[in-house]
Amino acid sequence: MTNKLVFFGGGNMAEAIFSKLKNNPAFKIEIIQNNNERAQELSHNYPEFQIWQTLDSTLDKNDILIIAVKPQHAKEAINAIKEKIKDCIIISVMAGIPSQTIINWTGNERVIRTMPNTPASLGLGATAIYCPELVTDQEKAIIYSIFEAIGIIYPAKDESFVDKVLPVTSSTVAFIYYFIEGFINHAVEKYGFTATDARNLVNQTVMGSSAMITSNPNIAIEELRARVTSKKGTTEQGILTFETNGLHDIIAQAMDNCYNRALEMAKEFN
Ligand SMILES: NC(=O)C1=CN([C@@H]2O[C@H](COP(=O)(O)OP(=O)(O)OC[C@H]3O[C@@H](n4cnc5c(N)ncnc54)[C@H](O)[C@@H]3O)[C@@H](O)[C@H]2O)C=CC1
Ligand SMILES: O=C(O)[C@@H]1CCC=N1
Repeated sequence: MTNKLVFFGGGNMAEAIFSKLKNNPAFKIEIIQNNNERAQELSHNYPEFQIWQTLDSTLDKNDILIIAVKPQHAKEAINAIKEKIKDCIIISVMAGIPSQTIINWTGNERVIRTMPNTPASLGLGATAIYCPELVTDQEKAIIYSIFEAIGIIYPAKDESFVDKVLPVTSSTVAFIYYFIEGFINHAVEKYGFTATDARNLVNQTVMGSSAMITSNPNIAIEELRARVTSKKGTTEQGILTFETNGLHDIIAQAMDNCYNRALEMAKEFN
C-alpha cells in the first residue's frame, strides 16, 4: 500500500527526510511550501514530487502530514489548514511544541512527536519517536518505516524524551560542527594549513574516530582515548587543558540550556 506523505514546510529538516525517501515506493510525497522561491527550487530539484503553495485538499485517515515549519510559525500555519487535517496522521518534527498543543490547535488526537536530525539526508539520521497509545500497531509500523529509511530510531517511552534528545542528537549536529570549526580555524590561523587541507584533515579524523567507536562496541570510549594518550606524551597535554578548563562542564551547561529552551518554547508558542 502507498501512503500519501505530505510535508508541511519544505525547509532544511523536511528536505533531509524527503531527499532520502524519493525512491521509496511506499510513499507518494507532496510538499507544501509557501515561499515561492523555495517552492521553485524544490520543483526543479524534485520533479517527482508534487509541490503546492497551500494545502488545498482534505487529508484522509491513512494520509500522513509531517509538520516541519518553525515552532514560532506553527500556530498560525496550522490554524490555516486545521479543517483539512482533522482525520489524518500528524507527525511533528518541531522542537519544543508538545503534542497536546498540536491536538488543541487541530482537534486531531493522532499526533506523533519526533525529533530527527539533518544527517538523515545521508541515511545517517537518528530520530526519537513518541507515539501515543491510540496509534495502532499498523500505523506505528508505517511511521517507524519512514524514519528507519533515514537512519536509526529511538522509540521514546514517554514524550519528554523527544525534548531530552535535542542536546543528544538534533542540536548536537551543530555542536559537533562548532567543535570542528575550532580545530580548523586554529590549524589555519596558527599553523598555516590551507583551509581546504585543514577541513579535509580534521573531517577525516572525526570520521575515523567515529568509525573506531562503531567498530569497537565492546571497548569503552575512555579506553579508546587512553590508547591515544601516552604518558607524558603530546595528547595528554591537550586533554589536561580541556580538563583544567572544565570542557565537560561546559558541554553539560550547553546541553541543559538547549533542553531548557525546548521547555521554554512549549510555553512561548502554545
Ligand atoms: N534543522 C534541523 O536540524 C532540525 C529542525 N527540526 C525542526 O524542524 C522544523 C523546521 O526547521 P528547519 O527545516 O530548520 O527550518 P526551515 O526554515 O529551513 O524550514 C521551514 C520551512 O517551512 C516553510 N513554511 C513556513 N510556514 C509555512 C506555511 N504556512 N506553509 C508552507 N510552508 C511554510 C518555510 O518557508 C521554510 O521553508 C522546526 O520546527 C525545527 O524545530 C528538528 C530537528 C532538527
Ligand atoms: O535549533 C533548533 O531549534 C532546531 C531543533 C534541533 C535542531 N535545530
